[in-house]
Amino acid sequence: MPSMAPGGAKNSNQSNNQLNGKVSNDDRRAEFFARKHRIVQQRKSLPIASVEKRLVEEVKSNNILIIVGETGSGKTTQLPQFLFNAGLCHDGKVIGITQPRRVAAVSVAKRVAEECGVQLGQRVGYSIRFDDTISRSTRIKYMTDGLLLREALLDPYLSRYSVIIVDEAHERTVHTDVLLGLLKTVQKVRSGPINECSKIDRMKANNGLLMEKENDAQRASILKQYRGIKLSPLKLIIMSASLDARVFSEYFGGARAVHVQGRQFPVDILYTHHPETDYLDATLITLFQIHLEEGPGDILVFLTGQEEIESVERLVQEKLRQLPEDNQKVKVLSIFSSLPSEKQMQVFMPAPTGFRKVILATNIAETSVTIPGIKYVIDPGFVKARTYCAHTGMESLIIVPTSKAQALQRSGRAGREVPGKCFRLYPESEFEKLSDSTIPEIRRCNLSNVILQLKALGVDDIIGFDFMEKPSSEAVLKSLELLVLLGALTEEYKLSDPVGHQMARLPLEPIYSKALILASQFNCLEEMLITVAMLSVESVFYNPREKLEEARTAAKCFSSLEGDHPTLIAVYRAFDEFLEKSNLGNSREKTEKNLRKWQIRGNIEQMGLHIVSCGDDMLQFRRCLAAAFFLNAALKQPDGTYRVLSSGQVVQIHPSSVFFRTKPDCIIFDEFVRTTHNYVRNLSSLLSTIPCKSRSRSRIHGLNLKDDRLLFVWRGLVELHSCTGLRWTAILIHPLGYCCKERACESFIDF
Ligand SMILES: Nc1ncnc2c1ncn2[C@@H]1O[C@H](COP(=O)(O)OP(=O)(O)OP(=O)(O)O)[C@@H](O)[C@H]1O
Repeated sequence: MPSMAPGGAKNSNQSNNQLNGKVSNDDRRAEFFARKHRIVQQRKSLPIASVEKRLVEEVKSNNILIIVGETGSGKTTQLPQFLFNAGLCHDGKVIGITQPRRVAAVSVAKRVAEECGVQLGQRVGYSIRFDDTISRSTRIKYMTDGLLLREALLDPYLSRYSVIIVDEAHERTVHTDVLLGLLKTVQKVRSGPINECSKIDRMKANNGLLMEKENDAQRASILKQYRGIKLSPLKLIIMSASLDARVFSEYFGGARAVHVQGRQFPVDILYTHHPETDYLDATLITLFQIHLEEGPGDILVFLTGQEEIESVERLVQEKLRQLPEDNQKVKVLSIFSSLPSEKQMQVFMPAPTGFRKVILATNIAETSVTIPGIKYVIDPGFVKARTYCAHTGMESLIIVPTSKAQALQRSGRAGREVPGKCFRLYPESEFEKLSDSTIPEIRRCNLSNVILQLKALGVDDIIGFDFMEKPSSEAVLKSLELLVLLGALTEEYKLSDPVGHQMARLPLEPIYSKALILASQFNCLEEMLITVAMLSVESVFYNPREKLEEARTAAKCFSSLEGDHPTLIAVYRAFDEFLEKSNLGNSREKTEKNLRKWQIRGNIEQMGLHIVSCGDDMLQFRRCLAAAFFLNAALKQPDGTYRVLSSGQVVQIHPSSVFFRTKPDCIIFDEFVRTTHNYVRNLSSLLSTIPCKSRSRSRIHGLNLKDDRLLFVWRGLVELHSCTGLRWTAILIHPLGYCCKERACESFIDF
């Protein structure tokens, strides 16, 4: 095995020389060949390299294969190359590798392209939502699991793929779980010669996949797409360093599992003697201990979210300033999901010469990625996990201890280029108490998006779908109910035409898709496009702590009395105008928000919806918001908190909202965040009260009984009835406004 210097040190020289403009062509060429040579040597020394032939044989002789190999053994980067070299891309077929996270798909694709000596987008590329580097010649394609699911809508047999590798399957994201169920069926359908009849019969036998399309135009076009095509068998590979091979093997009918032994470099695991009372404090102490006492090498710290990262960053900078100048050479970088992707990618760049890189990351850097230079990992042992309460329909993020699998993945980010150390900030006895794996996301998230996609794929019986782990029937029913209320499904839970089909085509949460579709009727699609694009990227407001007042004053210039959504539109328009005035029009497409807007716009235009602007008529826009987000309506309580009408949940306005102080009577929100309080974020005020009209009972869709309250949900309307004594009160949310009405209890019967 060749001995290697830490990648960071060598690369740093390179980048600094480049910055100084001192690199001659000869130097550049020499550096290029040296790097190429290093990569070749590095690849040869990976544990997986010695079993290449055996692995290829296993893949050739098994249609489903489970591969477990230690972190850094070379699964993600090498296996697709082995299979490509073994001819598994003949006939122009593609090897697809799914990752749970965008950052992994992008960074690994870049690395593999470099290893293959090709330009990204040629033989090797990636495809993630809103970003794609795929060309006709791409044969090794890294993508997110969610993206492959969307591809299945247009190509249900995934006919362009010869192999699909589901990487990091232990993460059990909801997309991975659904994908596994889908791939199981697709694989059965594709194994053996296929003609149209047998194809349909096979589908009938397998989950009823695609059956719903038998009568519709989409099915006809799908069948046309496959006419005359003989689909070859699909190879399916499930991979991870930390999955329970037995569970996966059982799910795939006793599929073969193989183990790739060994790792390239050892990682020392260190624990604390006692539990830490304040893990952020312990993180800082450990970080500076490493910095001052350990040898060179970059440090990766796992924290739970953006706020925590920003506050630790501030404290690190403060402490650094107190150190002697020689010890101040630390470059602090962060990576979390709402950070713009260019910023995320900065962590993969080498630190300036002589500097130590400290990366503060959420769990998006936990699996798959190799961050060059990392020698030390600090793992406080916590993660922010999604939870879903089917009862209230509210999703939130809470901080919980990691699982053993997550701890293993975190330590595996070290020891990839040189031996490493992982500092777990809890005692070893605590590690033993951790659960082996994380609870699958499908058991703890809102399923409406996934159900909509499954319905669009023709899976009628959601409860009966062959999930690896079934979601709770309460969560399925709640999501079905939401989709019916949004008009995506009929009362019989069939995909509605055209709304359901249109919503399924948009790569967005159903409620956003519905808002866009409605906006074309409210003549404000331009404004809704801006809003949805702005909400689907990181916050446009940057509030560095040291300039908080300045940032607040600047934000006030845009704030609208009508709400956060109109405020976002004002910011976007001002930015657009600024670019126009400064003759930067051409660079406009480059901003991420614009990119999202134009990408969603593309989908919208394909549907034939009219993109019209309501100009400054925000009333029309707010009406449209009310029509789409009616389930997220909340009413002010005497104590200044709000009660969500559809769930009864008590919430508060998030401090980032323009309504934090003014507090209108009735609001529509689009995000529920649980931190120290139950907050709602991104709000608009509802209109003034309107006269209440009586409604016929037949339109009642749902009924909840809660304490003294009766809640009725109509399609697009919410009514809350509180019964006190002999009177009940109804609150009606309608695009025109909201109203309260009191009646005597007896009249309720006739309602
Ligand atoms: N961007 C990179 N820069 C430097 N080395 C890299 C890079 N990507 C991968 N490597 C090298 O290739 C090795 C194998 O990486 P790979 O991602 O294939 O491993 P893996 O088995 O899939 O790990 P994991 O289970 O953690 O995803 C790494 O340990 C590292 O030595």
